[in-house]
Amino acid sequence: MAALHDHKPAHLVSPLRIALRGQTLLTSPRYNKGTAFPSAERKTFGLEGRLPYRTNTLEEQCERAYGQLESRDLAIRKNTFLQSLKEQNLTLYYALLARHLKELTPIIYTPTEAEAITSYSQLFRRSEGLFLSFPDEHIMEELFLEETRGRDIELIVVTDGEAILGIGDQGVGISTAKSVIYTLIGGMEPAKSLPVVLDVGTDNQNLLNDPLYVGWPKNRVRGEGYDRFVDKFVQLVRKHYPKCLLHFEDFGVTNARRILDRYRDTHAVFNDDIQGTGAVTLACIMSAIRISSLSRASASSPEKKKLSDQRYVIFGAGSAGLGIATQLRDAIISADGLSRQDANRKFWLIDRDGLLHDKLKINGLTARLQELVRPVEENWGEKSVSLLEVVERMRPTVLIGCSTKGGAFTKEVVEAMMCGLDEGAHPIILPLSNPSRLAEATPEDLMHWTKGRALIATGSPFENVKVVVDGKEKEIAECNNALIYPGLGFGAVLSKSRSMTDTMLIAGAKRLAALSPALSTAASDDEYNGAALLPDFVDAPKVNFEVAITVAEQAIREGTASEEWKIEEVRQKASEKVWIPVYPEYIYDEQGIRRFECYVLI
Ligand SMILES: NC(=O)C1=CN([C@@H]2O[C@H](COP(=O)(O)OP(=O)(O)OC[C@H]3O[C@@H](n4cnc5c(N)ncnc54)[C@H](O)[C@@H]3O)[C@@H](O)[C@H]2O)C=CC1
Ligand SMILES: CC(=O)C(=O)O
Ligand SMILES: [Mg+2]
Repeated sequence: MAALHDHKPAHLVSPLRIALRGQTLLTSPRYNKGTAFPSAERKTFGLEGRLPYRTNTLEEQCERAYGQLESRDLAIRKNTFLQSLKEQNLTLYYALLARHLKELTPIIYTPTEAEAITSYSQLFRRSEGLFLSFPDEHIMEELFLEETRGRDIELIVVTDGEAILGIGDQGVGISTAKSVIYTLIGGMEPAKSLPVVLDVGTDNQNLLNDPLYVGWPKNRVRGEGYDRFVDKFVQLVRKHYPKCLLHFEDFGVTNARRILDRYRDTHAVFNDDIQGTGAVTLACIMSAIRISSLSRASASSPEKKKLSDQRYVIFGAGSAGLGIATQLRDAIISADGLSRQDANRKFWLIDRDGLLHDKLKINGLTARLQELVRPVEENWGEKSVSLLEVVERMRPTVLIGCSTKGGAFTKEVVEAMMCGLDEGAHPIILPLSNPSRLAEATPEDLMHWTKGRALIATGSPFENVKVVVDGKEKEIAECNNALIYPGLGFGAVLSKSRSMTDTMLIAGAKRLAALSPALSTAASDDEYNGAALLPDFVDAPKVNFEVAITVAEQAIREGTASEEWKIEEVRQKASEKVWIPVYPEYIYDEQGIRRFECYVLI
């Protein structure tokens, strides 16, 4: 694996003191090396005779594990194989993933994770992380301390499972993939991060009817009881780990934004579906605008290079849709100097009941959504307005899907979008819903319908598309928050930032946009050469490392960081903190038997 930097990560600088021996050591995923235990350690830790004779390198172990993985035909079988490897040997698990990053990320993350989550109770073998169930509210602190005792927790990824990907309420059927991606791509030390499920029940009737369902089999707690439960958890984190980053994932649309707004001024909280998706989409659109401004059609109108020159139609006004709109709106205000009201006017948001417009009676609109509702002067009448009607009338330059409605961007919609654009212009189309089957359109169809002109990025990975018109292969970028949240989070953790500010998010998004291949390769051309709008996932660790540095520098600059480093020190500090999957040397800690941290198994 190529080194990211010149400095030795902190966990490899000196040998690790270990108090486990024999079978206990071999069954501890965190410390187990399997056949890679060298003979001296086998002797010291009572492993001779418990392992076959030959010592393997980590490289050899990866080769063997990859062979075993390849013998599984279906993606879901590969997923369960990797899950069981993780339960045996954490270093080998991460080393294997890192060596085959692009191939295996879709196995542990979207799209395959959706299948694994749906079958969570059927596939259940061993739990990971902390489950805080509603009936145990009175002992929440004890459970939390039991799980975290002796650990220096820097990151918590928490979910209540109400809106997992686009597959809805999955109760406790989570995957811990978001935490894995933090380590794999962001370099977070696994022992310092903790996945948490807040089990407040489920409204998924299939799960409630399933005797094998492993969560609390009651309808979701809502209202005051829910808020109290979440608050108790957040206050526990603040009390015991005041500098820990609290990452919220896949909360339902009625809770996600509310919770973020409630805590973001007092603690470092981050909602990935809102802010991570907003940041990656901003980066993607910055890159796409730059490309479209290079095209001949817009060469005579340089003003088209700005975010504020675009008309944005966002289909799906949930956590992601609103997060994208507010992130783009804030970037328009800061980059192009528009007022908040003028910037809000660049967006047309569409949900189940059609366009959000002033005359439509919509219950429970939050203030943030309210300001994005189209004003009465636009004369949409009293009725529900469809995506097609909005596209025909408003002639968007950017069309974004985060609706969970697979296939919603039909040929008719896309052709209507093309009709509204200047001759030769590049429509920017982002079907972001996950998993793949829920994408609002496939890249292949979009390329076909737009005669190869569309600038596309998707939420889940898709194959590149060869365009018949110009014979060029167009690379399809993955506009997934995983391309940026590990760097945003690592940057906040690195600088021990007291909050995750909008300016930190924008700084991270700009850094990501600057690293996009489409920009570096097209900068000198006058035509788009088909390069991807965002960096390839193969480069995700390098890219996120750069994002992390930018975010930490920004935190220091604006005074939210607790670390008092000079800006020039950040890169080296980041290099030292990155965790990489390599076995450290072990020495036996005879006294350690008394020290709790040596027992902690993750
Ligand atoms: N690419 C990425 O990085 C990300 C993608 N997503 C994807 O975006 C989708 C939405 O995620 P969230 O916003 O977190 O969920 P959400 O549940 O908060 O929002 C979904 C919204 O779509 C609306 N909707 C559902 N059916 C619709 C229809 N037929 N027409 C119009 N609107 C409809 C819902 O009313 C809701 O407001 C999911 O598929 C998710 O996987 C979410 C976060 C990040
Ligand atoms: C990527 C992600 O966070 C989602 O689909 O929910
Ligand atoms: Mg999510």
